Amino acid sequence: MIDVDIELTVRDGARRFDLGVRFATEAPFAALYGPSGSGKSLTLQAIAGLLKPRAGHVRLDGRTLFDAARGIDLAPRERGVGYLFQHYALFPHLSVRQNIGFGLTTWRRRRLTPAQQARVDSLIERFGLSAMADSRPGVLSGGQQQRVALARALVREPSALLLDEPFAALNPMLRGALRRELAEVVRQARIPALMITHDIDDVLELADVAFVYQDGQVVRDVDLRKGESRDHARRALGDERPVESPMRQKLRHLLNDGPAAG
Ligand SMILES: Nc1ncnc2c1ncn2[C@@H]1O[C@H](COP(=O)(O)OP(=O)(O)OP(=O)(O)O)[C@@H](O)[C@H]1O
Repeated sequence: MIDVDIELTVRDGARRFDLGVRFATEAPFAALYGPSGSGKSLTLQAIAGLLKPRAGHVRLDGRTLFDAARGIDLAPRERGVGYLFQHYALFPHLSVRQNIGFGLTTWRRRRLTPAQQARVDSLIERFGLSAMADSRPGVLSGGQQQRVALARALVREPSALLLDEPFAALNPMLRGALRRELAEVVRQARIPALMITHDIDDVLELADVAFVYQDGQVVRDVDLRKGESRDHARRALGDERPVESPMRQKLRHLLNDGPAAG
C-alpha cells in the first residue's frame, strides 16, 4: 500500500514549479503517467527521501516515511525503497558485481560480509549476469545494464521499487522483451512497484493502475484491471492518437515482441 500526499516547490532562477499530488493504491504495479515536466520525477524523489516536501505525508505498507505535521522524515537509506534511475546511473569504473553490491556498503565499511556477498551472488545468478559479473557496465547491452540496475535496486531487500522511466534508454526493439522481464522480476520480488513513464504502452503493458499527471497535479486515476478494452484505457489515459487498426497492431507486436500469439 502506497499513500502519497505532498506539496513542494522547486526553483531554478526565476522559474518555479509547484507540485501538489495526492494518490493512494494497493495495486502491485502503479504508474505515474504524464508529459515531460509534469512532476513525476519530483514525486519519486520525494518518496525516496531525496527531496523534502513542505507539507503532507508519504506512507508505505503502513510505515510513515515522511510526515510534515508530525516531524517525521526518514533518511533515504532508512526508507526501504529501491530506486531504478533513468538511464540506470551505473558506476562506469565498477564491475557488475561491485555495482550490485554498492548499496550494501558504507563509507566506513566497503567490504561486504559473507552473507551480503552471497546475496549479491544470488542476484547475479537470478538475473543471468554470471558471465559478465567482472565486466564493467560500458561493455553491456542496454538490456543487461537494466538487469544490473534492477539487481542493485533489489539488493537491500526493499519493500517497494521505484522505477524512473525504466525503458527510456532502450531501443524500441528491446522494450517489449524487457517489459515482460521487468513484470516477472517485480512479481517474483513480491513488492509493489511505482513506475514513471510518458509511454502509454508501458502503462498498458505493465500497470494495474495509472495516475495521470498534468502541470504538477494528478488529474485522473485509471484502473487498468477492469478488463475494459485497450482503446477504452487509452482514451481514459488521455491518449488522443487515432486508434490503431488490427493490422497495424499486429505489425507493431511482430516488430517489437516477436511473433504474436494466435
Ligand atoms: N532540482 C530542481 N530544481 C529546479 N527545478 C526542477 C528541479 N527538478 C525538476 N525541476 C523542474 O520541475 C518540473 C518537473 O520536473 P520533473 O522532473 O518532475 O518532470 P517529469 O514529469 O518527471 O518529466 P520527465 O518525464 O521529462 O522526466 C520541470 O519543469 C523541471 O524543470
